[in-house]
Amino acid sequence: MKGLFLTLEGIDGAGKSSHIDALEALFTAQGRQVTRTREPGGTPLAETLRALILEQPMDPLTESLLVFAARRDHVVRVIEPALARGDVVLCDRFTDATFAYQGAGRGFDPAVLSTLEGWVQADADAAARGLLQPDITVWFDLAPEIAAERLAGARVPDKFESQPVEFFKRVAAGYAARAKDAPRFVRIDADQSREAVWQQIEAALAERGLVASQSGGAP
Ligand SMILES: Nc1ncnc2c1ncn2[C@@H]1O[C@H](COP(=O)(O)OP(=O)(O)O)[C@@H](O)[C@H]1O
Ligand SMILES: Cc1cn([C@H]2C[C@H](O)[C@@H](COP(=O)(O)OP(=O)(O)O)O2)c(=O)[nH]c1=O
Repeated sequence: MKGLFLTLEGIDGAGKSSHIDALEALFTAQGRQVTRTREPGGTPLAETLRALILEQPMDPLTESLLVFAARRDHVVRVIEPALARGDVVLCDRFTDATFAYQGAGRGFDPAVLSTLEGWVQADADAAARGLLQPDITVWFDLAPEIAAERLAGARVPDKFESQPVEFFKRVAAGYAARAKDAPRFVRIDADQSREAVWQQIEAALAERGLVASQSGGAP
């Protein structure tokens, strides 16, 4: 069976993590092997880099280089082998987050990010197959003010989560701009109950023939 690369995106507090268990269960119930992973992270080296990225202040080029270094290790060691086995790869964030956070949020040059993307997501067959990209990106769209309310008191904020709401407005605009150009994006209106958010996700996957309809329960 052909592998499926599914990514989850959105600003912090939009509700991604709350739906990963249910997504895994949904694909498992269809008989699929699921590799569940996240960025930055997903390998021992990339998790080490994650801690630096989320805890240390650094300039945006350093941050972008570390994010893409972590991504390269993750792509080579985890994502590509899982897709080659035919797994569903459920990845909490990928390169869209870099364009949204480092690009739109921190104002870093998107042309440099595109160059890094070209290096990191290419393999020996890239000329024939193109760059590795998600097959589908579930984008949780939520107003930054509401996301901040949901996060308040929910967990200790990391370097990004403690940014002001203006930062997240730029990040949200960055996601919206990327979604506009990419049919792989599925926009989820995240300003709804968990049940209603889950129904949107399930309907979008069923519409694309990725799962049978009405097959899973709400998280
Ligand atoms: N639909 C929802 N309505 C209200 N609160 C939600 C909803 N979805 C998630 N939450 C809560 O909002 C907070 C952030 O959700 P989370 O899934 O951790 O977001 P993310 O992974 O996108 O940062 C958590 O406390 C979670 O319980
Ligand atoms: C993948 C990626 C994440 N990030 C940021 C977004 C998030 O604030 C943070 C970690 O994401 P996430 O795993 O969603 O955080 P949490 O575990 O707290 O839910 O890293 C970037 O800035 N650039 C990137 O390329």
